[in-house]
Amino acid sequence: MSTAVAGKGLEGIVAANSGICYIDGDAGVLAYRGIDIHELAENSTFEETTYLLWNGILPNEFALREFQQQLALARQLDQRIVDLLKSFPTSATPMEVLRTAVSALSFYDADEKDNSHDANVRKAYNLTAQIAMIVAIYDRIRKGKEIIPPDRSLSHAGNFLWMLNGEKPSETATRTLDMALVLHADHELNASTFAARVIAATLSDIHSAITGAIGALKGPLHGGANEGVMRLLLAIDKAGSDPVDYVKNMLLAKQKIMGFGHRVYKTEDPRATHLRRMSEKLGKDSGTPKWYDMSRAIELYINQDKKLNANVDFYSASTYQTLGIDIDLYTPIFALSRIAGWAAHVIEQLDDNRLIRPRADYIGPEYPSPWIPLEERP
Ligand SMILES: CC(=O)SCCNC(=O)CCNC(=O)[C@H](O)C(C)(C)COP(=O)(O)OP(=O)(O)OC[C@H]1O[C@@H](n2cnc3c(N)ncnc32)[C@H](O)[C@@H]1OP(=O)(O)O
Ligand SMILES: O=C([O-])CC(=O)C(=O)O
Repeated sequence: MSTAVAGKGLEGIVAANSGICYIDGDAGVLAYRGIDIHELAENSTFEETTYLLWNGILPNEFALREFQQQLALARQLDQRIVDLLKSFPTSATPMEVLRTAVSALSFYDADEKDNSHDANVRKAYNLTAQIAMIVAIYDRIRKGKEIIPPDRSLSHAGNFLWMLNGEKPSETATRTLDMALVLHADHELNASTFAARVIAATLSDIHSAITGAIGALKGPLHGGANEGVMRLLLAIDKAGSDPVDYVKNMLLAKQKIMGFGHRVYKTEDPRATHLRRMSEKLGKDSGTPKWYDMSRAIELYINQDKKLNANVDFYSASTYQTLGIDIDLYTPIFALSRIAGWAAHVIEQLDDNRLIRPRADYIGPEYPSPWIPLEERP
């Protein structure tokens, strides 16, 4: 082939023009539609951030109210999806369930055959509301608890906690989760978003694109890492080991430490700055600083010894743990935020579409190789 071959994992390859998310990995800068993530984390809600991602500008008061209402009104799940969730084995992980249920949502979407911009915006509202509902409802079903109907007066974060726990969430829990959702909402051409764009570019439907994205997010090198972090903290705790000694041994055994390293950031992931702060504060306020303290000890060691920084997944683990959320819901929570970014990217892709179809540099057996009759093969 005459064209240059991209490095393994497409490192450094620019594969699309996009007006959604800006990252400077050397400076540790992340911005949605030009607005710095630090400002959004401190001042915005998930709803406002989603409006920004989908519309390119911050909403005024009226537009925000209308947007919040529309998202709340979209909190409806066809009974056949609820029945489907009930039919799954309780051993199914919430990410597997989410992947399969989101695929099935397309059966009951009135606009499914319509792949226009406006129809996809409508589907984006529905998917955003439904993903959170699916995660909460499945968790209730697998625990044998009654399903809690949505509360349309609550925010996306507040309603999720309400449907999950069946209790009105505290201000602190709602604000913590809301900020985590703002931080996770988009991240340029990460693996799951790229997967979604590849699927959308074939002119397939948005449900297929989001189903594919969920499958990609589930992997431990991507969104699944937050669950891996908590499992590591629990293993260290159970073994009664010193956290630094434990990870030292893991590194000696050439094992990766979940929640560290990033393809793009060569300095601190700006999202980790907020999650670290949240984890520390929640730990202190709840009288359970253990998970933060262990995380911080590991971080300082890995920073120094491996020159690796914590990514978004590292402190989200101790944050969610302190909020009392089950470990296998951590990656689904990532999804119930990242749907905002996935939808923005699918719609942007379709607004100026071309099939995404790169080439491979062939390294297989020599061409032409002979076809050998069956009876003559060794
Ligand atoms: C939301 C997100 O998706 S954020 C990322 C979540 N994923 C994780 O936290 C999983 C752990 N981290 C990793 O596996 C990687 O850092 C990734 C997948 C995030 C980035 O991968 P890549 O850019 O391909 O980097 P790669 O895996 O090649 O790592 C480069 C070097 O750093 C080392 N390294 C990178 N991350 C880690 C880690 N977490 N622990 C130990 N060593 C690591 C690698 O072993 C490799 O070392 P080598 O050059 O001596 O072989
Ligand atoms: O950008 C990436 O490769 C992974 C990431 O941090 C994200 O998806 O939030």
